[in-house]
Amino acid sequence: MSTTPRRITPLLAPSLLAADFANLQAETERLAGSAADWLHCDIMDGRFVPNISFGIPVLQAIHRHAQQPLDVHLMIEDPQNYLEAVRDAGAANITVHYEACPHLHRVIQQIKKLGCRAGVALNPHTPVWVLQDIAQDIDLVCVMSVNPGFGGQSFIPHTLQKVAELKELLTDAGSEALIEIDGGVNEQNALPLVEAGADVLVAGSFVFNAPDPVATLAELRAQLLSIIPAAH
Ligand SMILES: O=C(CO)[C@@H](O)[C@H](O)COP(=O)(O)O
Repeated sequence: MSTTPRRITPLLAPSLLAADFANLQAETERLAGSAADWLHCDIMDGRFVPNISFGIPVLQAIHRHAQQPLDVHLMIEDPQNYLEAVRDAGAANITVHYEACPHLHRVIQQIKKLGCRAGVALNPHTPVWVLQDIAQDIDLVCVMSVNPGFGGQSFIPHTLQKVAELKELLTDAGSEALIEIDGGVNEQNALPLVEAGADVLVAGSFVFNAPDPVATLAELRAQLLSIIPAAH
């Protein structure tokens, strides 16, 4: 395994699924200048997952008020039909589910052609080795640490081992893909996740249910910086 130092300080991506949907402009604007690196936007179709969140017009509205890049997680069937619209609505990253894409390689190429970072999400039961033959083509892997569809669930502990396995797979494949963790992330599991290899932490209820989401993000950032070597 390579001994290359970690490339970046871990990124923080608050998930707007846990924000106040009646005040999305204010919720988005108050994160400007915060420790949030990306804004995570969950699009659900009620088919791939048993919930419906919001769609492309809402994404467009968020983009109008967002300072950070939009990290869009498509929890939908047939994502290939919506990629261009999602890009046009302001997505910087588009993540599709491995389980929703029989022609994953083609979908990844489509996302990259649109000028977006291409991500693949894995449900908790999907092993990391399914990415073996596509590791070099992807920019991001979103490891679901809860069953997708709902915020506020408990972190599945096995995810830690999965992150370490994925890190090894990506390193061995010479892939620069970022590892993103999504679901049940909080101040207790953030450090172990980063130590296992996570590059991006998505956090919904931990951030938005806190009395001061901006301060919570700053505290999380400070906690993570404590383990990043100075020469990094
Ligand atoms: O994709 C999802 C849920 O399906 C996530 O992005 C959640 O929004 C994370 O929320 P918390 O588990 O942090 O509350």
